[in-house]
Amino acid sequence: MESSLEFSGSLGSVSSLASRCRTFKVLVIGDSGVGKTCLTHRLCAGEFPSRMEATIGVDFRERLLDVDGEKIKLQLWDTAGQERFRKSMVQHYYRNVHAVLFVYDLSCPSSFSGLTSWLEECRQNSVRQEIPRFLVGNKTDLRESRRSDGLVSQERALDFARTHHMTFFETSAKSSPKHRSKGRQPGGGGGAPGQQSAVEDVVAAIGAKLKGQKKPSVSSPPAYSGGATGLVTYVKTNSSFTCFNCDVLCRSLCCCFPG
Ligand SMILES: Nc1nc2c(ncn2[C@@H]2O[C@H](COP(=O)(O)OP(=O)(O)OP(=O)(O)O)[C@@H](O)[C@H]2O)c(=O)[nH]1
Repeated sequence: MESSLEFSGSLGSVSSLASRCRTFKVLVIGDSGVGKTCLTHRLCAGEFPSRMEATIGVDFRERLLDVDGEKIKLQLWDTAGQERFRKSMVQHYYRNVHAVLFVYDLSCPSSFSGLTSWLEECRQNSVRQEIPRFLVGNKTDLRESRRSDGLVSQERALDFARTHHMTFFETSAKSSPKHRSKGRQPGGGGGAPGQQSAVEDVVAAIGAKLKGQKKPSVSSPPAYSGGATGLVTYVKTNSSFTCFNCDVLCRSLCCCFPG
């Protein structure tokens, strides 16, 4: 599959493509420190970031993909794992979501146990069963240097993925795998045990799954509808604003942006 890389900052080219390609909102959730920011950065910018800070609220990255000749845009919502940085905005993260990426750190079993509370948050925010779910065990590069009893086994994770109808991957945001697997579909299939995936395989699987979906709602921002009372909500993140009137990445280009 041919694909193109797009930095989240290059809005000029993204906005010119917005009218031509379908946009899918992909929510990335998981405990703090599992590598959500590194993973989304690698997925969108093609590299492991050199410096990391905890995400405050939500940050956005975009990736343009060519799936069987159709251009689609993945809008990755990298949410804060720390409760104190999520607060009351959580319900907005889940609005109009097209796919959910659950991330855990395979060298940190508590982050795997924590997946049940992320599932519960999805349930509370009415994420429907038909919304595609992906399970990503990150930091496979640490597998060789750690004792196996301190790691989340692939079997255990695969079992969880099957139970919750998720496509399962093990990958590393930091380094590329020696032996690649294309992920495991819910109910089995996929690569041989012990193999891991490249982050490219994860993004390709998300794109392929979403392409088959009906037209999403966020191909371009709708006109302002907040009214004089100013119902538009903005969230300041590390680098951007999100307008919950449009429910799309908009920053200062947004038709709703004040001033
Ligand atoms: N070895 C290794 N370290 C990683 C990998 N991915 C992320 N890290 C490290 O894990 C730490 C946390 O990464 P983040 O991407 O900030 O984690 P996060 O899930 O976004 O954390 P919050 O923003 O607090 O929710 C950083 O020190 C990263 O360098 C990986 O694949 N391998």
